[in-house]
Amino acid sequence: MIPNHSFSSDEYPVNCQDRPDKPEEACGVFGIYAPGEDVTKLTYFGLYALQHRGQESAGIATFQGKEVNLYKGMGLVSHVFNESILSQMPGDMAVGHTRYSTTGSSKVVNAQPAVVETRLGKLALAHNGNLVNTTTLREELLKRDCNLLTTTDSEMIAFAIAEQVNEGQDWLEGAIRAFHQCQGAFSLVIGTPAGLMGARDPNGIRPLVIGILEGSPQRYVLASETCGLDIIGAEYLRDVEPGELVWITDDGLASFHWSKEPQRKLCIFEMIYFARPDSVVHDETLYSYRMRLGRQLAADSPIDADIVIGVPDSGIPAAIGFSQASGITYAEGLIKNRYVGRTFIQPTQAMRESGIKMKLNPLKDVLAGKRVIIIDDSIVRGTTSRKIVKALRDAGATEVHMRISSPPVTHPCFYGIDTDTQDQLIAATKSVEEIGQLIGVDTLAYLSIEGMLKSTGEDTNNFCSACFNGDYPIAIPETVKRSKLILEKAVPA
Ligand SMILES: O=P(O)(O)OC[C@H]1O[C@H](OP(=O)(O)OP(=O)(O)O)[C@H](O)[C@@H]1O
Ligand SMILES: NC(=O)CC[C@H](N)C(=O)O
Ligand code: SF4
Ligand SMILES: [Mg+2]
Repeated sequence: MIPNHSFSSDEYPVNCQDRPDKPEEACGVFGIYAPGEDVTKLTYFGLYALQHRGQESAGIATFQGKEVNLYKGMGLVSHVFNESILSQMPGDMAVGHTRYSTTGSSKVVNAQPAVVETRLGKLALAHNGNLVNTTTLREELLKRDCNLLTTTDSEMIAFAIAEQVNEGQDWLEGAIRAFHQCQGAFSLVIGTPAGLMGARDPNGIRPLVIGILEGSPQRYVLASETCGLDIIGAEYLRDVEPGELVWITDDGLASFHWSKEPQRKLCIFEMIYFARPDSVVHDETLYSYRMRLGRQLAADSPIDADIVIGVPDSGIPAAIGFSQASGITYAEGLIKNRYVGRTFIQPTQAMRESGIKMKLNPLKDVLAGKRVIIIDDSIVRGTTSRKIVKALRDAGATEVHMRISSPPVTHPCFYGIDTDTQDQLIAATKSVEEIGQLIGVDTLAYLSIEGMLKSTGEDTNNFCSACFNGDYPIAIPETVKRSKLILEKAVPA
């Protein structure tokens, strides 16, 4: 048997300065309750489908009664696990995680699931999101002699639950009391010897879905996105609701609405970029939603040109929608090297300068002599766009018109997406015209907030869109704000 807390390496060889110039990912969480099935392998595949949500570390905890087998390491799911490791982790239930760190550095000790001992046995917790009250929560836990081992907000949630359980609460009441101490975004999958828990914060910022595996009795799966269900052949049942806790045991699935004031504030960035296009949200794939964004963009900001191209991968659905609505031919103008990892660091300055060629190579004979409309889902720092525009011109494009299928990103995220500080966001300090000049396009237009929200077909109040308008649905303490917002930084404390 492999020991608990087996680590494959000590530290991820990438520091914060080396992080890519783009919106980074949220984490992926997965859980399965399926006695008699190979839950370990199923979790591995679930995490494989959720790899895009976090590439820093991966981990799986399996439960066999009160015994917990934990294995986690730095890197991609396929690097961390192999057949031999998985075969040494039997269980009836499992919890898995792919991480992109937001609170607590990118070290193996901070990798998840976080496993904590209680009087009722161990719990294993996987968290997607970010708490905004970590300073006070940490102080409170330390005051009560909590033996925090890591610097993550996720471990604090695990300890807060353990504390309640050790004071006499059962798993459910202990978890609910702990959730009330947490402010911020949390979609959680928690394994315990008594059953599997799934929970979302009262605003439902990050997604979490429930699936069913065929067979009798019914077996349940929890995953950040439906693509995590599809890969193992599980059927989508429904979302875990904001402020809901689901409790999965031999008796089936029980639901508890633990928050008095739940509201729907799903992260709109999940819809436009983070989640996989084949994941289903509000009864349709995000591919369809993103195509609609492109159609809306064509209606709002038309321009005459010879071809429409998308920036692979995330800009493609909107480019197809733009082409359909405008009648301008869709073409592939950039080919992506699918083997370049998202966190790949180029070793020399020259390679970094031409970085875009590592990932995207222009098709000269498609582009030469053409007036090109290029569509992307977002501009964050603007570095990617500038390189792409230069590459298109070098390839012979006579005009380059950029259309973005979301509004300008003006504010950082505090809820589990590690966007830069506000001063790094190009649209926080520059007008659309200035951005157009900086990235070197003939024209630039963004989709409006109304266009982005209206295209969801849902009540437009049902989303967090704070990175586009600064309207944060969960209050952020002043000190936390000052760490990322330039406007607040300028105001004396
Ligand atoms: O900060 P910026 O330089 O403005 O970058 C923004 C770009 O980064 C992201 O794509 P990514 O490179 O992650 O690739 P993907 O679309 O394949 O996910 C995003 O979709 C934009 O295309
Ligand atoms: N991106 C996330 O969801 C991160 C989860 C958690 N805050 C961590 O840093 O581990
Ligand atoms: S601030 Fe932006 S990225 Fe963060 S949760 Fe809200 S919409 Fe999503
Ligand atoms: Mg992209």
